[in-house]
Amino acid sequence: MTDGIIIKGIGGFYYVDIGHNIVECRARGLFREQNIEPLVGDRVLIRFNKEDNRGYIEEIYPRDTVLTRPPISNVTQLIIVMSIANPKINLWFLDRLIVIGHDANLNVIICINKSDIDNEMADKITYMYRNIGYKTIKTSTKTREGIDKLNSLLQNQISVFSGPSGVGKTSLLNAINPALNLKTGEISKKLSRGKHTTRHVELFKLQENTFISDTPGFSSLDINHIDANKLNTYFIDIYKSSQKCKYSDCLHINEPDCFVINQVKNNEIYKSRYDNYVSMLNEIKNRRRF
Ligand SMILES: Nc1nc2c(ncn2[C@@H]2O[C@H](COP(=O)(O)OP(=O)(O)OP(=O)(O)O)[C@@H](O)[C@H]2O)c(=O)[nH]1
Ligand SMILES: [Zn+2]
Repeated sequence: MTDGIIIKGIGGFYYVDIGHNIVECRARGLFREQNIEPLVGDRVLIRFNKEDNRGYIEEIYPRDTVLTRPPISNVTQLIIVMSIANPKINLWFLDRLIVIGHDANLNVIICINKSDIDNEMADKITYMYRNIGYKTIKTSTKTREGIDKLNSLLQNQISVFSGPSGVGKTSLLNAINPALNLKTGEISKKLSRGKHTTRHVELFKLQENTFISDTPGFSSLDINHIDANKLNTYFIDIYKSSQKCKYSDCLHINEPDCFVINQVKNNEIYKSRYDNYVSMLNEIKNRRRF
């Protein structure tokens, strides 16, 4: 019996990384009876035959996190990638992914890519999000600025990259590990669910205990399941100030003595952050009416 981690699953076969090699496994019938489907990312106990490197999954250890799109468990970290230009930075998209990352219980890291195009602008955004409280790095796959730093932030984590199309997610993965040799434009294609394409996700091992998903996460940008009081806590800058609002259930719209609104007026909270908060809150409230 050996412990391992499922890095790929295709047609009822699960490929389990046990450190020095990868074992092709089937799940024990027991799982099917219990309606449990092994997921990529699962830590498992396997029994296998050394001769042919095949075996069975005997046990699935408790999952820390579960993502549904792509279906993958035990992800620890979300790397949100935005580019400074082509496509130009989209703070609405960024703030939304931050919220989704917090809601999925992931450590959030922000990567501002294509710094080679406009370094000053990249500095500005990096400063802004560091100031809010996020680990933010400036990268370029052309000059390799920040690539080693990004690589070091991936150590001992299972990371998923996310961000708009064309910001350089694939290029960054390749810059970190050229052996991956992913074709640019390839990872987004994996998410398009054509009739004939079987969508599957795979974990790439960078080092022992260090994996990255080959498929970007959260392409739907869905916040439907988040409630209004939670949203408040996912904007860490707003949440910090909300401790000083008069009402503990203040949503910072038009309540009296709202410290958050005060901080926005004093430029202590970025206007774009507040605006994106309000727009997401309205979306959530409107949903409630139906
Ligand atoms: N100037 C510049 N261009 C970059 C950089 N990183 C990537 N690119 C270019 O941006 C384009 C898109 O890069 P991809 O890596 O395919 O972007 P992606 O985020 O994976 O895109 P999707 O697969 O559509 O989600 C390519 O033409 C890259 O060469 C960078 O740091 N600087
Ligand atoms: Zn308030």
